[in-house]
Amino acid sequence: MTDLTTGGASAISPALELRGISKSFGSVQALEHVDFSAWPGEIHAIVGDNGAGKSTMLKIVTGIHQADAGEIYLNGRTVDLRHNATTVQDLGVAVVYQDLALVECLDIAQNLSLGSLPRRWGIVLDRQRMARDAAKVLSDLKVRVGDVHTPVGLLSGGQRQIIAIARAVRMDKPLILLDEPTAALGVQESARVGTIMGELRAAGKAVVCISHDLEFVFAHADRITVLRLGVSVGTRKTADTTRDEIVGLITGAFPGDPRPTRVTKDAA
Ligand SMILES: Nc1ncnc2c1ncn2[C@@H]1O[C@H](COP(=O)(O)OP(=O)(O)OP(=O)(O)O)[C@@H](O)[C@H]1O
Repeated sequence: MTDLTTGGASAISPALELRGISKSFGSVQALEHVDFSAWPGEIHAIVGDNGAGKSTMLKIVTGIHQADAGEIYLNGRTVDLRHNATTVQDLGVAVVYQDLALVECLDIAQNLSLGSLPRRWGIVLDRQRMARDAAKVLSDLKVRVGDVHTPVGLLSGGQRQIIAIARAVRMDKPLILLDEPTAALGVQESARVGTIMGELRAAGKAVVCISHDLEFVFAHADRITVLRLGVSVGTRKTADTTRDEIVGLITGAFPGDPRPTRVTKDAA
């Protein structure tokens, strides 16, 4: 069982640590002094209402947005706040965005191999190997989506979601970031994603999962961090909290809520 007093197994530093991250868009303070850590061997959920700052936080980690202030550490190493999304894989991070970023006109096998296609002079060399690899990845994950030559554009939303997650798993990075991984999924598929996350945790990876789905979060996360109007209002071990407490933190309906309204620069 993961040691959650330190957050994770016997690791000496978190897979991801944010210290005092702030970000504004014009007058909107999207994040304000956010601290966060996710440890190897941990599933850490980030929850919060619409506009709480969850996606902004993720995009700062992946370099899509630059923080105005604060520090980011990946596996104990400081990360330049200006790093950009093309380097995030090199930093040991696999990410599945809410909009999935699959290439619709490519088939399942090609999408699973994106970024690592065996090529020469821009020409994909070994399609059979790619198809075999893809079939193995999906079979290892017990994902059934039919023929790996099916164009992704023909798949359902749920099937695409699973392919995007499978691609992140295939990258074999120490930190996996998932933005609403069950948004398009039915009950069985959600459970499958939960199982895959559990397997990643067992392999010593840190899994950070943004989700609105509290049932899913309570079923699979080790810890839960709540963002409210750009502020991290609390982190709880799942085993030690209740749905009511988390909903209270999300909505601000708890004593001592530090963020009754969002701060704007004009008001600050
Ligand atoms: N590119 C942007 N330009 C201007 N404002 C932005 C931008 N991105 C986010 N915001 C604002 O920052 C705040 C936080 O948004 P963010 O998308 O991070 O929240 P979220 O918790 O991910 O919400 P949701 O659950 O709806 O996706 C919101 O007020 C949002 O309108």
